[in-house]
Amino acid sequence: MTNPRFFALVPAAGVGERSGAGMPKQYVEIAGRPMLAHTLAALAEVPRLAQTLVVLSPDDERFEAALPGYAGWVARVGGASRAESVLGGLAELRRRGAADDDWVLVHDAARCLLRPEWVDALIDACQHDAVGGLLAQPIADTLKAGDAGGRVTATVDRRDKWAAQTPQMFRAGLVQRALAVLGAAATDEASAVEALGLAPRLVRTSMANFKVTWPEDFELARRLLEHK
Ligand SMILES: Nc1ccn([C@@H]2O[C@H](COP(=O)(O)OP(=O)(O)OP(=O)(O)O)[C@@H](O)[C@H]2O)c(=O)n1
Ligand SMILES: C[C@](O)(CO)[C@H](O)COP(=O)(O)O
Repeated sequence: MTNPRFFALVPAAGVGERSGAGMPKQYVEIAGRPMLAHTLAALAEVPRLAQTLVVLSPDDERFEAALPGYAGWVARVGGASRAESVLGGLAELRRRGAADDDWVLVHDAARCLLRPEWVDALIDACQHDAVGGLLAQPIADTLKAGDAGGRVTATVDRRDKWAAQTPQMFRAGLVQRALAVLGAAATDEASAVEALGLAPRLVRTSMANFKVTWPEDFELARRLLEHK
């Protein structure tokens, strides 16, 4: 039997509505280049990754101008939700030869602070695991539930709570089956795998691996990227 390979899959087909950027946030310039270029540069520094597949929207007209000469795999197979974009990317990876047992590391284009050593730590922690796992950060703040009017409805016990990040690393066959079952309701790969009764491994990482989501996040990302 050959050793399983490691593939990265980067969903980059979102519109970035919450960012208020007026364009898909993955193309917003931060510290001199588009957010997506930072993300892909970090993945390119992980020698164990056999290939990285970028998943774009079928309507994307920005990629080639934003990342001229990009030599990795690109597919315009994004869908209406993140889960559908990841499923489109998984099908494309299978078409390009990824086997059931190969590992797929799904990483948000919007987590542009990614560091290669965090990806290596995830692979080291999960490559002999039966299920797979994800980067995550234990919740350090007191956790509140709120209502539509912005008032607290409860204080939630934070002791066993983690904030899920990406990459999330699962076998291609398993994660494809899991996402097909849970569909668009899956906000990450781990939740789809959990719905099959499995327990992904939590691999502790830094809060610096945050997802650029809100308008103010661009400035924070810029500062961190300029002082890497
Ligand atoms: N239909 C979608 C929605 C999201 N994503 C990707 O999934 C990642 C995480 O999603 P999020 O941060 O929510 O991005 P957007 O969906 O673009 O943002 P918003 O929800 O504010 O519109 C991003 O890299 C985004 O491009 C995707 O590939 N396809
Ligand atoms: C996958 C993820 O980044 C883990 O925290 C997150 O669930 C993506 O959520 P979004 O709704 O696409 O912002």
